[in-house]
Amino acid sequence: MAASAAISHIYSPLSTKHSPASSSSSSLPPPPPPHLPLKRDLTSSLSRSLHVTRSVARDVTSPSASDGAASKSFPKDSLEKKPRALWKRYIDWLYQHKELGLYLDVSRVGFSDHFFAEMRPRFAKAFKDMAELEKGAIANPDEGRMVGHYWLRKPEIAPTSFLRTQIETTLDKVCAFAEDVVSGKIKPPSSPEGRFTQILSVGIGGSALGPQFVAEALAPDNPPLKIRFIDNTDPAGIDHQIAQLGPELASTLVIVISKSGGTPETRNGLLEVQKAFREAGLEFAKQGVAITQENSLLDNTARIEGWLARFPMFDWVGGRTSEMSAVGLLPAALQGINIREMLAGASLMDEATRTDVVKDNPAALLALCWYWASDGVGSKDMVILPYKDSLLLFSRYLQQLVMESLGKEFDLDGTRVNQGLSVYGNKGSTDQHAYIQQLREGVPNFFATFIEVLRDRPPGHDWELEPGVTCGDYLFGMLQGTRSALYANDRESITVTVQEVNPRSAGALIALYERAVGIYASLININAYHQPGVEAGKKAAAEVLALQKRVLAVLNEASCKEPVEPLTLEEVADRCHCPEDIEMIYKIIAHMAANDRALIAEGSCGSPRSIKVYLGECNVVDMYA
Ligand SMILES: O=P(O)(O)OC[C@H]1O[C@](O)(CO)[C@@H](O)[C@@H]1O
Repeated sequence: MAASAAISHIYSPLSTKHSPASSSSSSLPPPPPPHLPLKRDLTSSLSRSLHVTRSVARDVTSPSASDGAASKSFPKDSLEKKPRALWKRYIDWLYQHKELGLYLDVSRVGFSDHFFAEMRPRFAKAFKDMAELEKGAIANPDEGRMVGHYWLRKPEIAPTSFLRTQIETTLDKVCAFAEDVVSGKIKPPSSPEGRFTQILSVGIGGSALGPQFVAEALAPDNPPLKIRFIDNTDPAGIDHQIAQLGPELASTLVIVISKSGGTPETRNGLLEVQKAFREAGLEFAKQGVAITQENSLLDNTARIEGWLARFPMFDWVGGRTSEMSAVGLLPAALQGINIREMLAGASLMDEATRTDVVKDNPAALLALCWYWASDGVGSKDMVILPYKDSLLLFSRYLQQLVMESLGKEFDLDGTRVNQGLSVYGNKGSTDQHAYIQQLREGVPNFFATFIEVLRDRPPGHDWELEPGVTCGDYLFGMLQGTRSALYANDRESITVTVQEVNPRSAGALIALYERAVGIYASLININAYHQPGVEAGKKAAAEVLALQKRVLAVLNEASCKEPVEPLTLEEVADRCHCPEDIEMIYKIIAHMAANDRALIAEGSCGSPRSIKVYLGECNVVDMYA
């Protein structure tokens, strides 16, 4: 109880995230200038029928608008359907990274030579922006931050020797700690196994999605430590994770991950886990690890309470690009995943995506396709279809990387643009029996990205389930068939191919999409590295909880009377001095009633006007004082 109370003081529920190095994330952009709609010019010198998309009448705000250039329009021609011409387009545009064994096929996206030529100046600017970013420019101007995730896999390019040392030291510390935990040198104090067997990772968003993707993609069948995640403030979900651990809680390493160190969901997960430890008679501090910014609330808590270890998150690494920091590397190393290979794969991809020749740069090619397919305004969704079970979580990982980065109200000049690119997907061929029907024949509001893995299973394990055909051949056939069927119906697609799913290719895929997002953000002139929109929901949630405390105080007072005075919703709202919040008060009371924390004296939640409510016992409010 004491430990929980101590932390409750350090963290305040739904506190705005505290970032030790910057407090500027809430700074608002200047008011937008009047919006001048520019009807997209769909007249084309190429006069063939235009049937790929609905006609686009949205504005296309050019990323170069800031330097005075006019908005561009790119007429869409029919997709090429002749097999020989398509084969030529395939060969002409095929990108291959020999060392990584990675291919990118953009032939089934119908951009024209004219479009490609028109985009060149924008790409020149994007490459310059990315080069400056890598050199340490303040690429996140709203938060006054550098953006340095590329340095994590090549510390020698970090802009100062101090940063380089920080990266190298942290990596060494991660490797050494993981080795000591796996070997049993660092052990839990009271586990019969004598070593850690489980990881419970507590974190959300960028502090969970990368580790979840990597665990699903790369963890061996019998990892030295198995991993589970608490990535929400859903009590039932948390209970489920803790219940699944059972007595193994005694041999569980709890890694609490939060860059800001103040995210409410993560704090709640931590408090719930600490309660479970107390109830099991275990000492949490001996099994707790924090990954967070130095001097954050979480860091201070872990230091004061003497947790087993603390690892830094750097100010210049964003949550959604933190997989190659301690955030992703520590859990991966503990599962026996070769993290240096992950870094090597990412580094090779970084190298390949630095070139300013668009055709030779796979990230630029992706950005080119995204721009073409979605008219540079997010008019179509990106559907990610990995044909490999282990890549199931790639689309969820990309959802945050792409949507939190690109989904912005204002561009870098303060013009309202409401940009973004929606991402969803699951895996093939599973999706074929779910929503591919709509993709093939329904609303043409998407472009697909197939992720193909050439190696079906480890060598020596394959067999033919019918003459000449393996199980993997079916998967291959499903991918190729779906790609063809979609294209035949004018649905564009990109295909990324890797030899196999391993630490190197996973690192490369992450780096590929990180760079594509950076380049695309530059093409559309937005800051990809902040997330001002997330704050609005958090602020509103904090207000709801503050209102709940007032409701509890009012109900408590009435419930302490002799006899108890049940109140109508109107009475509660009046006594809270916020009659305009009656709907929210109703929802608060309905939620409390469903959890036996408020009693309905009269009526039912289905007819709000009839409700009279009181608390089962008075003084409850003291708990919330
Ligand atoms: O690592 P933290 O600071 O707990 O934040 C978790 C996530 O929350 C967000 O800030 C959004 O609220 C993401 O950008 C981030 O990855």
